Amino acid sequence: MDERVHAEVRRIADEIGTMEIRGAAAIAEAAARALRSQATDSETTDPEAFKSELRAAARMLYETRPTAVSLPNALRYVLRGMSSTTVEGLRQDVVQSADDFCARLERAQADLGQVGANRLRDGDTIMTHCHSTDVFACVEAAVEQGKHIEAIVKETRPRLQGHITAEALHEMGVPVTLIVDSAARRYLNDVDHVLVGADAIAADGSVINKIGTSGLAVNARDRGAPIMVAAQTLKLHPGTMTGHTVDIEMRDTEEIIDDETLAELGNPTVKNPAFDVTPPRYVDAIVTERGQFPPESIVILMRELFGEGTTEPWAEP
Ligand SMILES: O=P(O)(O)OC[C@H]1O[C@H](OP(=O)(O)O)[C@H](O)[C@@H]1O
Repeated sequence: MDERVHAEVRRIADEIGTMEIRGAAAIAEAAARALRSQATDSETTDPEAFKSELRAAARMLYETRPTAVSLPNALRYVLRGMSSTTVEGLRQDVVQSADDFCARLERAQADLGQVGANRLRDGDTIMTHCHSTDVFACVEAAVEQGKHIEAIVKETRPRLQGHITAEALHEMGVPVTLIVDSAARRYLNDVDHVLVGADAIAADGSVINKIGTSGLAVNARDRGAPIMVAAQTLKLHPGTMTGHTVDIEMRDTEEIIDDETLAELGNPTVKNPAFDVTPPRYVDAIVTERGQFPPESIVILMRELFGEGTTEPWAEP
């Protein structure tokens, strides 16, 4: 363990790893705040040592979960703000960029919500998977526009984030029907939009989201229900512009089955991928705070935002 890393950063890294803090946007915000704590509480008087501490903290956060690109995008945003030559100046830089980042995130989600809401009509029923705050922003804005929206919510095995979604939509005044994941196809005939979030969007318009999204999208296409992905630009994966692929996180099999039951079954191999990839041909629209895009043209927005690529400022020079 790197002793230079602040206890608060270690706590947040731990909570991201165990998914007490989860959801791509929430992870990014927590990581930015963690770097802020590292900066405000640093006791070093040497600017180079200060920067090195921040990089070490960022690396620890970066290594918690591999798929949601919002995490490295957040770390990059905050670390790139360090331009001063004194420790006090650097501290202010980090505080300022972490605060900017969190404010931008909140604004982006609100703006994205307006765009997504415009796609929803009064009386529409959506089907959703997992728990996404970007999806909530769209539904909430539609409800605020006076539209009546109903939702079919997939429970989302193995961690049942569908329960969080059901409760939050209910609190918004949206009538909810909760179904097991395998019942999705049966109810797609009653659905006007499939509306899901994203952990990463690749340059070719592929959507990386909670495991089960790609099957839902294929079934929705077959049933003629449009598939809308709510993803603020924080979810765009700059590395995919230069040929990198997105790592799919494999989680502990205990999320699916306990050891005792596993032994009773003769110890079969168990796989627990947290995410899957939905090819762009199954996606109708990616809704961002910069407007809605057909998946094939998202790369244009990525080039505008990231140029031709990015570096990893948490790596030691
Ligand atoms: O940023 P927001 O829209 O809140 O969430 C986006 C995505 O993050 C979640 O991942 P996990 O539950 O952390 O594995 C889900 O896959 C969800 O669709």
